[in-house]
Amino acid sequence: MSELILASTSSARRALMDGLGLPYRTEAPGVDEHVAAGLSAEEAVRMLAVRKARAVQERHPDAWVLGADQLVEVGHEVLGKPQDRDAARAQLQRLLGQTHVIHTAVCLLGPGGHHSETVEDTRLTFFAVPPEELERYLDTGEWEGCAGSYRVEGRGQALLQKLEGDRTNVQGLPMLSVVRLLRQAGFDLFARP
Ligand SMILES: Nc1nc2c(ncn2[C@H]2C[C@H](O)[C@@H](COP(=O)(O)OP(=O)(O)OP(=O)(O)O)O2)c(=O)[nH]1
Repeated sequence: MSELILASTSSARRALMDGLGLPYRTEAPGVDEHVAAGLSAEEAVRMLAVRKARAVQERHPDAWVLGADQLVEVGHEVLGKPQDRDAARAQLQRLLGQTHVIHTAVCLLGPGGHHSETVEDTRLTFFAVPPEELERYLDTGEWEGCAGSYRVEGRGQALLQKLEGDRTNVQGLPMLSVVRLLRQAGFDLFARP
Protein backbone atom coordinates (compact mmCIF):
# COMPACT_ATOMS: atom_id res chain seq x y z
CA MET A 1 0.00 0.00 0.00
CA SER A 2 1.08 3.60 -0.60
CA GLU A 3 2.04 5.57 2.49
CA LEU A 4 -0.65 6.59 4.98
CA ILE A 5 -0.72 10.18 6.19
CA LEU A 6 -2.75 11.40 9.18
CA ALA A 7 -3.72 14.96 8.24
CA SER A 8 -3.61 16.23 11.79
CA THR A 9 -1.65 18.22 14.36
CA SER A 10 -3.50 16.52 17.22
CA SER A 11 -1.41 14.61 19.76
CA ALA A 12 -4.56 12.75 20.80
CA ARG A 13 -5.16 11.54 17.25
CA ARG A 14 -1.49 10.56 16.94
CA ALA A 15 -1.70 8.54 20.16
CA LEU A 16 -4.76 6.67 18.89
CA MET A 17 -3.14 5.90 15.52
CA ASP A 18 0.07 4.79 17.25
CA GLY A 19 -1.99 2.21 19.12
CA LEU A 20 -3.08 0.68 15.81
CA GLY A 21 0.52 -0.05 14.89
CA LEU A 22 0.21 0.74 11.18
CA PRO A 23 3.14 2.63 9.62
CA TYR A 24 1.98 6.22 9.01
CA ARG A 25 3.19 9.78 9.31
CA THR A 26 1.45 13.04 10.17
CA GLU A 27 1.20 16.28 8.24
CA ALA A 28 -0.56 19.47 9.28
CA PRO A 29 -3.57 20.09 7.02
CA GLY A 30 -3.10 23.87 7.19
CA VAL A 31 -6.68 24.69 6.26
CA ASP A 32 -9.10 27.43 7.27
CA GLU A 33 -11.48 25.74 9.73
CA HIS A 34 -14.26 28.27 9.34
CA VAL A 35 -17.53 26.94 7.95
CA ALA A 36 -20.72 28.68 6.89
CA ALA A 37 -23.09 29.60 9.71
CA GLY A 38 -26.22 27.49 9.94
CA LEU A 39 -24.52 24.15 9.29
CA SER A 40 -25.37 21.39 11.75
CA ALA A 41 -22.49 20.08 13.86
CA GLU A 42 -22.53 16.89 11.80
CA GLU A 43 -22.37 18.79 8.49
CA ALA A 44 -19.56 21.01 9.81
CA VAL A 45 -17.32 18.19 11.05
CA ARG A 46 -17.89 16.19 7.87
CA MET A 47 -16.98 19.19 5.69
CA LEU A 48 -13.85 19.96 7.73
CA ALA A 49 -12.62 16.36 7.84
CA VAL A 50 -12.87 16.22 4.02
CA ARG A 51 -11.21 19.67 3.70
CA LYS A 52 -8.27 18.58 5.85
CA ALA A 53 -7.79 15.28 4.02
CA ARG A 54 -8.08 16.92 0.57
CA ALA A 55 -5.52 19.60 1.48
CA VAL A 56 -2.88 16.96 2.27
CA GLN A 57 -3.86 14.69 -0.62
CA GLU A 58 -3.34 17.56 -3.07
CA ARG A 59 0.30 17.62 -1.92
CA HIS A 60 0.66 13.83 -2.01
CA PRO A 61 -1.73 12.44 -4.66
CA ASP A 62 -0.34 8.89 -4.44
CA ALA A 63 -0.79 8.62 -0.68
CA TRP A 64 -3.65 7.50 1.55
CA VAL A 65 -4.80 10.41 3.73
CA LEU A 66 -6.95 10.36 6.86
CA GLY A 67 -8.52 13.62 8.06
CA ALA A 68 -10.77 14.21 11.06
CA ASP A 69 -12.71 16.95 12.80
CA GLN A 70 -14.66 17.10 16.04
CA LEU A 71 -17.28 19.32 17.66
CA VAL A 72 -19.28 19.16 20.87
CA GLU A 73 -23.02 19.73 20.73
CA VAL A 74 -24.95 20.61 23.89
CA GLY A 75 -28.55 21.74 23.52
CA HIS A 76 -28.46 24.01 20.48
CA GLU A 77 -24.87 25.12 21.07
CA VAL A 78 -21.80 23.84 19.23
CA LEU A 79 -18.45 23.99 21.06
CA GLY A 80 -14.94 23.74 19.65
CA LYS A 81 -11.57 24.15 21.37
CA PRO A 82 -11.44 26.86 24.07
CA GLN A 83 -9.07 29.77 23.49
CA ASP A 84 -8.22 30.28 27.17
CA ARG A 85 -9.10 29.21 30.72
CA ASP A 86 -12.10 31.50 30.93
CA ALA A 87 -13.52 30.01 27.72
CA ALA A 88 -12.83 26.52 29.08
CA ARG A 89 -14.67 27.37 32.31
CA ALA A 90 -17.66 28.62 30.31
CA GLN A 91 -17.69 25.43 28.23
CA LEU A 92 -17.53 23.16 31.26
CA GLN A 93 -20.20 25.15 33.08
CA ARG A 94 -22.38 24.43 30.06
CA LEU A 95 -21.58 20.70 30.13
CA LEU A 96 -21.69 19.90 33.86
CA GLY A 97 -24.94 18.25 34.93
CA GLN A 98 -25.97 17.90 31.28
CA THR A 99 -25.79 15.38 28.44
CA HIS A 100 -23.84 16.39 25.35
CA VAL A 101 -22.84 14.75 22.08
CA ILE A 102 -19.36 14.54 20.57
CA HIS A 103 -19.50 14.45 16.77
CA THR A 104 -16.32 13.26 15.08
CA ALA A 105 -15.99 12.92 11.31
CA VAL A 106 -13.24 10.98 9.59
CA CYS A 107 -12.43 10.96 5.87
CA LEU A 108 -10.10 8.50 4.13
CA LEU A 109 -8.86 9.50 0.68
CA GLY A 110 -6.68 7.29 -1.49
CA PRO A 111 -5.22 6.74 -4.95
CA GLY A 112 -7.68 6.15 -7.80
CA GLY A 113 -10.29 8.45 -6.32
CA HIS A 114 -10.97 6.45 -3.16
CA HIS A 115 -13.16 8.50 -0.81
CA SER A 116 -14.81 7.09 2.29
CA GLU A 117 -16.08 9.01 5.30
CA THR A 118 -18.23 8.67 8.35
CA VAL A 119 -19.43 10.67 11.37
CA GLU A 120 -19.62 8.99 14.76
CA ASP A 121 -21.48 10.30 17.81
CA THR A 122 -20.77 9.61 21.46
CA ARG A 123 -23.18 10.81 24.18
CA LEU A 124 -21.71 11.84 27.52
CA THR A 125 -23.40 12.89 30.76
CA PHE A 126 -21.39 14.83 33.31
CA PHE A 127 -21.95 15.12 37.04
CA ALA A 128 -22.97 18.53 38.31
CA VAL A 129 -19.92 19.49 40.39
CA PRO A 130 -19.45 22.63 42.55
CA PRO A 131 -17.47 25.62 41.24
CA GLU A 132 -14.42 24.90 43.38
CA GLU A 133 -14.17 21.39 41.90
CA LEU A 134 -14.43 22.91 38.41
CA GLU A 135 -11.55 25.25 39.23
CA ARG A 136 -9.45 22.31 40.45
CA TYR A 137 -10.15 20.53 37.16
CA LEU A 138 -9.18 23.62 35.18
CA ASP A 139 -5.90 23.67 37.16
CA THR A 140 -4.98 20.35 35.46
CA GLY A 141 -4.73 22.16 32.13
CA GLU A 142 -6.49 19.29 30.38
CA TRP A 143 -8.74 21.84 28.69
CA GLU A 144 -5.98 22.98 26.38
CA GLY A 145 -6.41 21.77 22.80
CA CYS A 146 -9.61 19.83 23.55
CA ALA A 147 -13.02 20.48 22.07
CA GLY A 148 -15.28 20.67 25.13
CA SER A 149 -12.36 21.48 27.51
CA TYR A 150 -11.89 18.00 28.97
CA ARG A 151 -9.91 14.79 28.41
CA VAL A 152 -12.08 11.72 28.81
CA GLU A 153 -9.02 9.50 29.34
CA GLY A 154 -7.48 11.83 31.91
CA ARG A 155 -8.71 13.50 35.11
CA GLY A 156 -11.81 14.47 33.10
CA GLN A 157 -13.17 10.96 33.63
CA ALA A 158 -13.92 12.02 37.23
CA LEU A 159 -16.63 14.27 35.77
CA LEU A 160 -18.15 11.47 33.70
CA GLN A 161 -21.43 9.97 34.89
CA LYS A 162 -22.38 8.11 31.67
CA LEU A 163 -20.87 7.42 28.23
CA GLU A 164 -22.76 5.87 25.32
CA GLY A 165 -20.76 5.05 22.20
CA ASP A 166 -17.11 4.71 21.22
CA ARG A 167 -14.86 6.20 23.91
CA THR A 168 -11.99 6.74 21.45
CA ASN A 169 -14.38 8.89 19.42
CA VAL A 170 -14.28 11.38 22.30
CA GLN A 171 -10.47 11.44 22.26
CA GLY A 172 -10.42 12.43 18.60
CA LEU A 173 -10.76 9.38 16.34
CA PRO A 174 -13.58 6.78 16.32
CA MET A 175 -11.21 3.83 16.11
CA LEU A 176 -13.96 1.28 15.39
CA SER A 177 -14.81 3.30 12.27
CA VAL A 178 -11.18 4.03 11.38
CA VAL A 179 -10.44 0.29 11.40
CA ARG A 180 -13.53 -0.40 9.27
CA LEU A 181 -12.58 2.28 6.69
CA LEU A 182 -8.98 1.04 6.52
CA ARG A 183 -10.04 -2.60 6.11
CA GLN A 184 -12.61 -1.66 3.45
CA ALA A 185 -9.84 0.21 1.59
CA GLY A 186 -7.72 -2.96 1.58
CA PHE A 187 -5.23 -2.23 4.37
CA ASP A 188 -3.57 -5.27 5.99
CA LEU A 189 -3.62 -4.23 9.65
CA PHE A 190 -1.14 -6.93 10.60
CA ALA A 191 1.24 -6.60 7.64
CA ARG A 192 4.83 -7.70 8.35
CA PRO A 193 6.99 -4.55 8.82
N1 LIG B 1 -6.71 13.66 24.60
C1 LIG B 1 -7.97 14.08 24.33
N2 LIG B 1 -8.16 14.98 23.33
C2 LIG B 1 -9.44 15.38 23.11
C3 LIG B 1 -10.53 14.96 23.89
N3 LIG B 1 -11.65 15.58 23.41
C4 LIG B 1 -11.27 16.35 22.38
N4 LIG B 1 -9.93 16.22 22.19
C5 LIG B 1 -9.10 16.88 21.18
C6 LIG B 1 -8.88 16.02 19.97
C7 LIG B 1 -8.61 17.04 18.91
O1 LIG B 1 -7.21 17.35 18.90
C8 LIG B 1 -9.39 18.26 19.37
C9 LIG B 1 -10.62 18.46 18.51
O2 LIG B 1 -10.40 19.58 17.70
P1 LIG B 1 -10.21 19.46 16.10
O3 LIG B 1 -11.05 18.35 15.55
O4 LIG B 1 -10.37 20.83 15.57
O5 LIG B 1 -8.70 18.95 15.90
P2 LIG B 1 -7.35 19.76 16.12
O6 LIG B 1 -7.46 21.15 15.64
O7 LIG B 1 -6.90 19.56 17.53
O8 LIG B 1 -6.32 18.93 15.23
P3 LIG B 1 -6.35 18.72 13.64
O9 LIG B 1 -7.43 19.62 13.07
O10 LIG B 1 -6.62 17.26 13.41
O11 LIG B 1 -4.95 19.13 13.20
O12 LIG B 1 -9.81 18.01 20.70
C10 LIG B 1 -10.28 14.02 24.95
O13 LIG B 1 -11.19 13.60 25.69
N5 LIG B 1 -9.00 13.61 25.12
